[in-house]
Amino acid sequence: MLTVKNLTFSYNKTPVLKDLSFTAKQGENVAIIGESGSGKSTLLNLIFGESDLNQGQIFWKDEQVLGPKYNLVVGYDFMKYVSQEFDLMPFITVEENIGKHLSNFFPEEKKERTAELLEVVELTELAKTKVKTLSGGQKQRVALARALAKQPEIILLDEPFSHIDNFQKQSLRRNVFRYLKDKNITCVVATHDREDVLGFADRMIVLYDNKIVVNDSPENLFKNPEAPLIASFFGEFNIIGDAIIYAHQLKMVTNSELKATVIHAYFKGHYYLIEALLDDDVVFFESKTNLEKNTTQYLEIIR
Ligand SMILES: Nc1ncnc2c1ncn2[C@@H]1O[C@H](COP(=O)(O)OP(=O)(O)OP(=O)(O)O)[C@@H](O)[C@H]1O
Repeated sequence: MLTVKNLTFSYNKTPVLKDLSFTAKQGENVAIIGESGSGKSTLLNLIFGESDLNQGQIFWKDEQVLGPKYNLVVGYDFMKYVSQEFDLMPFITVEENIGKHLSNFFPEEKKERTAELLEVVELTELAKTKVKTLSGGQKQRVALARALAKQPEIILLDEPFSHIDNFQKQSLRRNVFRYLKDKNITCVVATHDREDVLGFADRMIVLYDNKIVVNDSPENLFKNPEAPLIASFFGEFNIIGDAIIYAHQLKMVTNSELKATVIHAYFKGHYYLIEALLDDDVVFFESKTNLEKNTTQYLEIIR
């Protein structure tokens, strides 16, 4: 289990994280979300032991994770970190990068393991290609596979699919998160992308104003978002009265007290997102069909 206890950290005198405490069990997938600059990457760096805490402690099981002040070599065998900088070896091939830290005493095992990981990150066809010639997304996949090569007990992922095109992102994400679950590897993933969270994360930690504001399952947070910051992660929403109402919770009906005037319809694939004026406020709702500007629609809140 990962235990973060009262972690506090500043860059020079600027506080970034204040008194954070949470745990992640073996095999659990914990997503860290928050606005840009809220400290997600900083938190992963600290868990990895790249910087010294101002206060607090981090443990993996019984072992305390210590920063450079106490630890000459950053990092531990049980933990891997895929940061935004992939730090690959450009002049050797994809498979050589992935197998870099695997023992040459067991060549068959090394070969099998590398082949398995090439499949997880869907790079089998580029196994013999030199890394320097790869695209950003391909490099990101090599970095993921390399981090998994020695099967860590815990992996830290910073925006792990940010460079990967949508075409491959869905299957890659399923492969990687399924692999981590199958191998019971704890995963702490910092992300802006709700698709990295929904269906994969066991818990979602939201950072705001240097602190953890919530730590709960994505399902609970989706059903009861509590704050606009949380609702915005899941999709378009409105504040009606004091309540947070997602766009999909506003249903068009033949008559109601909520009378809205259409401003714009955005094509979203299987539906249109409608922007409308309700009294003097802009609201968003969903419609199966395109709606004309300035037409009137009656709305009902469904929960
Ligand atoms: N090396 C550094 N020195 C000084 N300040 C830093 C350093 N790295 C980050 N910061 C600051 O710390 C704060 C948190 O940055 P961090 O990169 O952890 O946020 P983030 O949530 O990961 O952002 P993003 O989602 O944009 O990646 C920001 O205000 C940033 O400017």
